[in-house]
Amino acid sequence: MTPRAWPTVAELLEFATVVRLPMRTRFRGLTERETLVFRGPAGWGEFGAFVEYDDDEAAAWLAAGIEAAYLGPPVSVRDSVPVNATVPAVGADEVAAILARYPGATTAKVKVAEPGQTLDDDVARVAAARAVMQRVRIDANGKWTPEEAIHAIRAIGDVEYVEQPCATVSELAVVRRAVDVPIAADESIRKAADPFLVVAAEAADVAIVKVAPLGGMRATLAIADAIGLPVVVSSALDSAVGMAAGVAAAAALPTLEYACGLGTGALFTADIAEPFIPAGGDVRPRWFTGADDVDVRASRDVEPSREQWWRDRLARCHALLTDPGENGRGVGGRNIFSDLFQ
Ligand SMILES: O=C(O)CCC(=O)C1=CC=C[C@@H](O)[C@@H]1C(=O)O
Ligand SMILES: [Mg+2]
Repeated sequence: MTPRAWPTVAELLEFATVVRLPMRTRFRGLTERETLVFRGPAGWGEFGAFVEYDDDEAAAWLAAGIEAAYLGPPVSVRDSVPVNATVPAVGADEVAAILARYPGATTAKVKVAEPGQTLDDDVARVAAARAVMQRVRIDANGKWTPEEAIHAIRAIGDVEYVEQPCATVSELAVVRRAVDVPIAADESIRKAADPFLVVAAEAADVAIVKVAPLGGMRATLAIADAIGLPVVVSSALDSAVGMAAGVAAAAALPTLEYACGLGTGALFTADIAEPFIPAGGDVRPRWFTGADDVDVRASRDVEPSREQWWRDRLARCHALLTDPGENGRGVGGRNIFSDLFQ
């Protein structure tokens, strides 16, 4: 690929729009997803770092958006990607209706360890998912102590894997040694300065990889190649634009053993582009290139102050990516694009 010119902040801002997508069910504490999209020569890209992330962390998300809009997707090796249904921390009686939004999916990922809820709530929610799905995996988002995790995993019973039972890599390793079910690392890869620590500590059997926090599709593929664990590509609650990059990365992986967490389009009541809704349990790679492929009318109104907040954040993250500083702080230091940009 001939190197492209690295975009200026003015170029990015010229085509940037902030959108706010309404969610069906509260997820990750959110009832709306605010994010920014822009268009470049290779199509649409998304910059949607969660609002509480600082600039050092958010810069990787901008790198992912720039890659999408200026380089486009990597070469795919498959034309469909199996996805899991994503079950927020709802009551057990709501689970079947949520699963029905993932036609053909045979795996459910069920959120557990929600603050304010009990282990009985988790057991009941997982049982409701098991009644419908062939396989259930659970995600605790690091909320358990090792003791709580070991107790809860035994109470919940057979699952495909447990995603991020505890917060730290060493705690994951403790839990992994104590239980029979596989352990998957999400935050320990997504928020880690060194995503390979989980391997060195023998803390996980599966790696959850997310394109935006890892700095793009190519960075995700490089980590997947180097980490030596089976990977599950998952969304970062992206709009359909960011989801296209997740699906493209999953479609480019040489091997894919597990269903991916790329069905979260079903959590929104409206999206700015044709959503990736599973059919027969799979989503298919698609890329949004045309101006008309994205329709921001699906967004709720965004106040001018929020629009400005995102634009300012984009400019700061762009500066970090462009000039990562003498110690390589931020993602610029990971040299994620090697020679793809001038
Ligand atoms: O993995 C899935 O099924 C969907 C993606 C998903 O669960 C998440 C997306 C974004 C933020 C996270 O809190 C959450 C996760 O922890 O995996
Ligand atoms: Mg997770």
